[in-house]
Amino acid sequence: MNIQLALDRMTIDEAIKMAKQVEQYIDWIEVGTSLIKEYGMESVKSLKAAFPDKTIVADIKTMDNAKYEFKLCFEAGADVATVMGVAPDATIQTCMETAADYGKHVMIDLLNTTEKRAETLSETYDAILCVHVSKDQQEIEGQSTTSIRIPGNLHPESLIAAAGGITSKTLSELVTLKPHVVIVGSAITKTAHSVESAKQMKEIIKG
Ligand SMILES: O=C(CO)[C@H](O)[C@H](O)COP(=O)(O)O
Repeated sequence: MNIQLALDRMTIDEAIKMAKQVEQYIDWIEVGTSLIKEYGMESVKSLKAAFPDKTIVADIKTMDNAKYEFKLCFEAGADVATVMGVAPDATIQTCMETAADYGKHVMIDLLNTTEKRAETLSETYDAILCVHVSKDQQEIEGQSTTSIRIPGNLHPESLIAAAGGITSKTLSELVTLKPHVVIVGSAITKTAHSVESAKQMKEIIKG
């Protein structure tokens, strides 16, 4: 199981500083959608330059224009880039092909997909599938990590990621579902105790 540190709503320098502090407790680094929107591919390039040995995930959340957006991510140094599961099949297929051209990987964000769509995606694509409770669902609808459910109908060999307001309290329950990646942002980056929080999470996933 891997911890993916999600870096959002901060500057590139703050993101690098944060990741350096908790580097030993995390496995993958996510250049969050907010960083990509605010700073563009410079954010991906800078994080890869600062952490050449970490898996860098560009959370670009592609919906269209797949080849262009995925090329940008991989040429900037991303190892994984994200596409929305609700995107057209042509878009997801193009993401898969572009990733294959670069020897890189795709994460499909299942936000707002139906169980049927998630099942089809898991059967069709060799990608990481991310079950996700969004920021707005957390903040406006009051949903939390406990709403994270891995649909039982996914292909048994699919690699699963889970994201959305994960805390050390809810992580203990989540690890029993054995995801390949747990994506943690605010519980590490928006607390005064980032190092302790990351260390505790690493201990939880080690069991
Ligand atoms: O994709 C995201 C937002 O769309 C975040 O990466 C994800 O939600 C993790 O961050 P947090 O733990 O703060 O919810």
